[in-house]
Amino acid sequence: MNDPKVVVALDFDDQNKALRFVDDLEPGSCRLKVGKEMFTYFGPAFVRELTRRNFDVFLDLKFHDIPNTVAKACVAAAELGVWMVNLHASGGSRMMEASRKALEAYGSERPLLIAVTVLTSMSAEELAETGVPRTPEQQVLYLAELTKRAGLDGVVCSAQEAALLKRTFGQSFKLITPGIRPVGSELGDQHRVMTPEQAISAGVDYMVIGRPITQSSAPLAALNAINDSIIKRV
Ligand SMILES: O=C(O)c1cc(=O)[nH]c(=O)n1[C@@H]1O[C@H](COP(=O)(O)O)[C@@H](O)[C@H]1O
Repeated sequence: MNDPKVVVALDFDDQNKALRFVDDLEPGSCRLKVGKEMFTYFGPAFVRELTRRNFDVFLDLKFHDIPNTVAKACVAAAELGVWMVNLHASGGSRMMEASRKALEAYGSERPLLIAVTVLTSMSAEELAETGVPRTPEQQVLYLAELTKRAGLDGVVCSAQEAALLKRTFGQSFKLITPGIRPVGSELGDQHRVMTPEQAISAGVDYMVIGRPITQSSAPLAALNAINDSIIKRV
C-alpha cells in the first residue's frame, strides 16, 4: 500500500509489549501514533525506535499553550523526524500561525501540522458543559475554518463531520479521524464514531484506530480486515 490509511494508536503502558506488537506490522500496511501515555512513559527514544523501523509516526501530543511554546514544541517534533504532529485549534490562530511558520525551515521534510477540533469522545452535552454555545458539528466547522486560515494542513475531527469539511474546505485539506469502530467493536469512551468503510467513503484521509486493533485477540488479522474493507473505496 503506497499511502496507508490506518494509523494505529499505540496506547500501551509497556514498551516491550508495544514493540512486540509492532514486530508483526509492516510500514506499508499502517502508520503508528504515539500519544500522551507512551510519550510520557518512554519519551523520544521510543519514537526514534519506530522511525528507525521506517514507520511514519504521528506524534499526538495535542499541544495547547502560548504561541512561542507551541511553536518550539513543533520544532522539537520536526527534529524527531515525525510524519505528523498536532495541536489544539482552540489555542487560537496566533498559536497555529507561529507553529506553521516555525516548521517552514524544514521545507518538504516538515511534519504535517494538524489541529484538533472537537475531541471524538465529546458528546453535544459535554461540549456545552465547557461553555461552547454550538453543536459539535458547528464547532468543528468553526475551528476548521480558523485552522485553514492559519495555513495548517488539516484537522483531527470525527468522520461524521468529514463529508461536510471536504465540501467546505476542498480535497487537499487533510482530515484525520479517530473514533473509528468496525461493526461489532466496543465504543469505549468514544461518542462520535463511524466504521472504517463509512469514514473512507466520507472522504477521510487517515483513520486513527487503537483498541479495535491493539486489544483484539488477533491484532494483525484485525488490521488486515480493516485494510481489506477499505481497499475498494480508496
Ligand atoms: O488526536 C487524536 O489522535 C485523537 C483526537 C480525538 O478527537 N479523539 C481521539 O480518540 N484521539 C486519539 O485517537 C486514539 C483513539 O483510540 P481508540 O479509541 O482506542 O481507537 C486515542 O489515542 C486518542 O488519544
